[in-house]
Amino acid sequence: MSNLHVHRVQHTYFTKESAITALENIELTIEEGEFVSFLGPSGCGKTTLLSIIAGLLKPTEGVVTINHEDIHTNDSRIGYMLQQDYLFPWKTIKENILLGLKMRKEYTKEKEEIALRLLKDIGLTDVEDLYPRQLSGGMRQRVALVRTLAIDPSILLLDEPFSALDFQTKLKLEELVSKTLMSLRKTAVLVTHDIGEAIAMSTRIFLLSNRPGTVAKTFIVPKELRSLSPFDARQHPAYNELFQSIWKELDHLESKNKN
Ligand SMILES: Nc1ncnc2c1ncn2[C@@H]1O[C@H](COP(=O)(O)OP(=O)(O)OP(=O)(O)O)[C@@H](O)[C@H]1O
Repeated sequence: MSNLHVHRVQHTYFTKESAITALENIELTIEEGEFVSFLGPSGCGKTTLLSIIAGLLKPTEGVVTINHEDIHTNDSRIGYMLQQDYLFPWKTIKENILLGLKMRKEYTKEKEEIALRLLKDIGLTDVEDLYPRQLSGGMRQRVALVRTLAIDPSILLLDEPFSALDFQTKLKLEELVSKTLMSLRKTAVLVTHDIGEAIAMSTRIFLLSNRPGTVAKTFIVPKELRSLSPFDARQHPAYNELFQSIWKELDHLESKNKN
């Protein structure tokens, strides 16, 4: 069984004037096919942790492994999706989604067909020859998802990918993305400020403490919510119960931050 293991990770940013410890003693395991979220007060180190898992930042201490093998820079087992879509405006949608494969010299006709089929499955038809400026924000984020999935990573890291979208588009994309990742059996790690989004999309939620961030609490999302769409999950009593528990913990952490 393949899993992602974050072992005793600590990270300090050293600047000329100071040393800022962003993370301390992070220890967690994410099983294959799980969808987990990181929630926590502003500045608690969520993005730092995601960058370390992505192999973009080397932790001051500790290791991250997938299937007991250390991760490395540009690790093809990991895909990264950000708040901004970073599509190249001068390239067509098709060129954009095939770019990662070509840069990694992993392009094949078969992989192109899979990527184009994924584009259709995610509700984008007849867009291959268009340019990013011709699409809406929600459509561009779907293209960014397909570009990330085209390299067939086993783990997908999502750093607030829906935060720039309007509420309705966001709910629709939450549903599309979670359905797509579930059907492809991908493991996903989401960083978000939105408790509702974390509950509607995850199997487990890690709440990080104030900086230096460490895992303050882990919440398991009840099974009955997992089979529902993000919209329907929000109507379920179990959703409200979990929302309130997380809200209380977060409020407690944030009030400690101000004192
Ligand atoms: N390159 C850097 N150099 C110095 N300090 C940094 C750097 N990047 C982040 N930090 C600091 O590390 C801490 C954690 O930052 P990080 O962006 O990981 O938090 P976050 O939880 O993602 O924040 P937010 O919720 O506001 O997006 C913050 O105090 C931040 O100021």
